[in-house]
Amino acid sequence: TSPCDRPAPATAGLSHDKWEIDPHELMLHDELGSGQFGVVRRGKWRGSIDVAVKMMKEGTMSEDDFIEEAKVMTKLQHTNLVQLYGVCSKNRPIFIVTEYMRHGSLLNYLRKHEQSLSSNQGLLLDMCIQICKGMAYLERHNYIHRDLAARNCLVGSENIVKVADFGLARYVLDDQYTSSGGTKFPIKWAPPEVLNYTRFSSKSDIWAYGVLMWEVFTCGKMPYGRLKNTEVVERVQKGIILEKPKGCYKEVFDIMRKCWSPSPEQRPSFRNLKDQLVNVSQGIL
Ligand SMILES: CN1CCN(C(=O)c2ccc(Nc3nc(-c4cccc(NC(=O)c5ccc(C(C)(C)C)cc5)c4)cn4ccnc34)cc2)CC1
Repeated sequence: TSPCDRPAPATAGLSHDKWEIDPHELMLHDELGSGQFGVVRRGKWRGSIDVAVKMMKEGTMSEDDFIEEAKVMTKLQHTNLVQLYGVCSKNRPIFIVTEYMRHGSLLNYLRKHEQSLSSNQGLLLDMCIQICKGMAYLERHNYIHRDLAARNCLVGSENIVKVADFGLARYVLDDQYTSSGGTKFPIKWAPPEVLNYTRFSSKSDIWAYGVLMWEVFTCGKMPYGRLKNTEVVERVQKGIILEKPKGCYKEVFDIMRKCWSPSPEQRPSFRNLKDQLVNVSQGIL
């Protein structure tokens, strides 16, 4: 057959790289809030796709390293991961464009709906199972989150919950956030091996996931209350763990406790954690 009657290759016409988004195809709307990196705004991509756009304040992240990593992140696709659509990296500030989640962070959602959620253990467990599925996908791809917490999960329509900002922590330049002695380091979600050696792994994500479960079943309480970071480090090193949230089923708390085993090897994987959570969910509800 002659070349003209063969279908054009799928990449034809996509001259720029897939993960690069043309800012002219973005319409920016109201501000959603500001995080570690600067302002986040709601927007529309190509006229119809709802997006969230992080506008990265200069000097807050190692941009070239992140842009390189974005190529990998856009390939991570799962119903319980906030999808990275791409980046606008040709001018400053760079934009990080993701799918839009209309109900905001899980932490704020839990606190706002405490009344109705606290009596719905089934829904709380379902939220945990959804997050576990997203994390099991990352685990399967040897991808470590490094800052898993309810504040870094997002809520969409029909009680869909997704994990956001996976891997982004690696590109933060503020050493108050990156070093375990820093004031912004997420001490309360860190296991002993991270506190002592900053040794991150999927098993340190499992520890953080246990704390996230505690956040869910307390409808957004601060772990260890108002204890100072130094006091929390002391407790964690001594093996003192968080108390069972009021009204939380013993079977659920037993799973949280497994996530807080002092040695990483004794902690479950997200893969088998999901099976345990689904069994509990079918058993008690
Ligand atoms: C009825 N309610 C009214 C109030 N409300 C909102 O205003 C609201 C609605 C939707 C929101 N959605 C999103 N909000 C955000 C958002 C908003 C503010 C800050 C941030 N977070 C960040 O910028 C951020 C998070 C983590 C990190 C590290 C690297 C430390 C892990 C760095 C930066 C995200 C991102 N999104 C990605 C997809 N969807 C959203 C956020 C807020 C929620 C609904």
